[in-house]
Amino acid sequence: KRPPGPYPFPIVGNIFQLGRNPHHSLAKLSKTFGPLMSLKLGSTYAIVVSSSEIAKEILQKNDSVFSGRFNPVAVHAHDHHKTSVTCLPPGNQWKKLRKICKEQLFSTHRLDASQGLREANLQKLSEYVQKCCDSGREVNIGEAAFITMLNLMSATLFSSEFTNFDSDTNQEIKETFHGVMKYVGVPNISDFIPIFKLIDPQGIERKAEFYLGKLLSIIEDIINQRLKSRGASLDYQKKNDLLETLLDLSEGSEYDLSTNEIQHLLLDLMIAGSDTTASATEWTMTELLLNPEKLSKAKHELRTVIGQNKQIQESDISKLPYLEATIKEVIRLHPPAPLLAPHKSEGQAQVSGYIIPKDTRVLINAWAIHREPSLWPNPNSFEPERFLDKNISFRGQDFELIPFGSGRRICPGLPLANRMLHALVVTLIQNFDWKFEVGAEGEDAHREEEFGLSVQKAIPLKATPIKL
Ligand code: HEM
Repeated sequence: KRPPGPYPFPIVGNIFQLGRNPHHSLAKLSKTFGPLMSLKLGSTYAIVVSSSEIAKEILQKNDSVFSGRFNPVAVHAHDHHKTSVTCLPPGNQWKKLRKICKEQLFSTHRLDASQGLREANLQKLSEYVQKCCDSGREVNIGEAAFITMLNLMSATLFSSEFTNFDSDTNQEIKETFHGVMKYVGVPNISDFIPIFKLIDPQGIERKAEFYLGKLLSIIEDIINQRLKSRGASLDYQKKNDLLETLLDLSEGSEYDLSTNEIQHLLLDLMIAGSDTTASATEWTMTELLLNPEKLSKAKHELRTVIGQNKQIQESDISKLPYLEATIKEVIRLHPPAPLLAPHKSEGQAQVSGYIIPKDTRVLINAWAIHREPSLWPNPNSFEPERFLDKNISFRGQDFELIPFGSGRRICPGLPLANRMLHALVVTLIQNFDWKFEVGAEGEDAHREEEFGLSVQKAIPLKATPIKL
């Protein structure tokens, strides 16, 4: 007995019912077919989960069965899927990489040590906004957040800066990243009907090969340079970044980590971390600019707790409950990965009275769960206050709020994402007011989404900073 679902068309199944924003279309379909729904996506069988109870059954009770991955063909480029922590099945190699992420890369101690590397990049963002403010220039907030995120990530990983604001010199890096995001995230007919893999009709596999190859070679150069510096002198001064940690681990530790694994892990972290966090920043600024009274409350809290012109320390975040509530509310409404990343059942399981066979693609519709009226009164309105008297976190224990997933596959970068996201938003609001006009398109147009590797705003957010 399988869960109910819409009738599948021959060959394509329900592919065309996914629409431009699959999280919206699937939420609508689940109103008819229920919170556990069957779909046929080309030749693969899929289930869609749209309630917090069933998400808990899958990600907690049956965590080990459902912790497989359904990988798009695009990540087969350069055999990335054979080494990537994001793509590997939940075997020993994946467990080793997860353990390294948890214990070595994203521990509180390690992130505290690399905090200074991130502070310098936030200062650059502040200077850029100041320059725009002095000349009355508009800021493309999504673009500025993306550049800063690339730099926060490259600082944390390699102590280097990938790109900067006003020059075109590093345009190539930005284009390479956008290329990877686009071709790994875009719907590919070969993912649903495998016979198409042979001809790659959309050219996605060829493009993914090109862009992933470029990024891998940039990372390879950085690793080689570091290995050279480490070998060059006995009094080599170790850096506080994650690459240094990984290279230390590769030299005779319990982890048995190869340079190839380091290269693909760094690629994964850059891809998984930059776009998601930048998109969350742009959505936060959008909601704050559309809701000026909430922006005033957040600024008032910052003035009172931190003061003006004083750079925030990451340890200050927990002293800013209104800002924390604001960010929770933003990623409730706009989870950057609304369907998480596709899971796969590694064996047969029983869920909510239905039999789910091995090799089923599992889509968890976090977006639908986050807007479920029985869990969230006025689900579509932006109300950070709803979190002030509730002890709900997004760390995977509360299934009504799962923007980072839950269980074994929960986002390992959550502690870093949390720090960077809060610090970025503070940098943008602490010392500036913003002039923003909704325009003829109206408020709702500013909340329109575009599905991809992470959900972007359909209309980029542009506003002019004004000195306080
Ligand atoms: C606001 C920012 C972010 C959001 C919303 C987010 C969300 C997610 C989600 C939903 C997943 C899939 C969970 C699942 O399969 O159930 C994921 C996986 C992952 N994330 Fe994040 N993420 C963010 C930032 C980051 C950062 C900063 C990093 C690293 C620096 C990172 C690294 C990863 C990796 C490596 C995986 C794959 C884990 C695995 O498959 O075992 N993420 N993230």
